[in-house]
Amino acid sequence: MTESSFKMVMVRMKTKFYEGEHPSALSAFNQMINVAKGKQIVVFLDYDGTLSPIVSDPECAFMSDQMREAVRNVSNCFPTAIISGRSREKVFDFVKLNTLYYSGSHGMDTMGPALKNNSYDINYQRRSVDKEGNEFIVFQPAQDFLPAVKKILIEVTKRTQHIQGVAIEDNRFCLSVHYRHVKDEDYGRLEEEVKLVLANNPDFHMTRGKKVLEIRPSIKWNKGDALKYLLETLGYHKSSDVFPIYIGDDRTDEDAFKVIKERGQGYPIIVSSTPRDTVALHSLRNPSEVQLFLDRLSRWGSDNATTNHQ
Ligand SMILES: O=P(O)(O)OC[C@H]1O[C@H](O[C@H]2O[C@H](CO)[C@@H](O)[C@H](O)[C@H]2O)[C@H](O)[C@@H](O)[C@@H]1O
Repeated sequence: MTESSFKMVMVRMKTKFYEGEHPSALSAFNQMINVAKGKQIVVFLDYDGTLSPIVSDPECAFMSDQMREAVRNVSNCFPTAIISGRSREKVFDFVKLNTLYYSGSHGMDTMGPALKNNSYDINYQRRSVDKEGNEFIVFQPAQDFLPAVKKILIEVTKRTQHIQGVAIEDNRFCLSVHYRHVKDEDYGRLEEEVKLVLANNPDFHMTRGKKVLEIRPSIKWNKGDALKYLLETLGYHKSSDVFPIYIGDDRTDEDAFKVIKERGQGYPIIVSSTPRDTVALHSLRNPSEVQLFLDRLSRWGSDNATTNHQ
């Protein structure tokens, strides 16, 4: 056997094992939904790589009209939120639906229901009203870091401007340093520059995503915390009958998967076409499969009105 055919056999074996451990949420749909029957489903969605395919220009990560329709239909049946690494405003610009809750900056900027007396720090919450007059609460636990993020944006842009292909994205409470178009031989220099910026700003740390280095404030807050926050403000925090479904493709989504696993109820679903290290229980291969899953979920939701939300 040649080296390349051996590698192919290994990939196939790994894929088979992965699919055994993380069955397709499409094939397992009926079993999944049987477990959720009679419970309040709440849907959480990541954006990039989940609702839109990964593309080379982050500014062009548009979702299709069909996907928008699928998300709209799901949100008409169940409370639905998008939790993204992007800024909240940018995700809204892509999604353009008023029937959802939005959480940006990896959960550090959440616009959720206006529940009075939630257990979170009042100093980081403010009331907001949308164009239709609906009241929300915006929770920004990293608010104190905003001036420093702005300073770091200037510093990191200056330090990396001589490296061809770098694109810096301002995600409000965190920054994305994209290197998809950086030459392999320049990557080391880029990482070095980002690390130097962090050395000057010890209250921040770096995480890694898909061809992106992310600079984030070092507070104990991630997508999993945003999921908990939204469940509480939706009024489901203590309910044993709530059933969160979270669909995401990135490492940062693992924090939300863990929260669902710890709750012991709900489904963490990973979007990946290749085997991945994950705590998710089910898988979908790509955004097209996510759309099929959402379509089935909303069809089931509208046929089973007892679990629907107002
Ligand atoms: O939490 P997410 O909604 O998945 O956001 C994570 C990052 O997604 C975006 O970057 C990724 O998608 C881009 C468009 O497909 C792609 O060009 C890039 O290489 C990927 O890393 C977004 O631009 C980042 O700011 C988000 O943090």
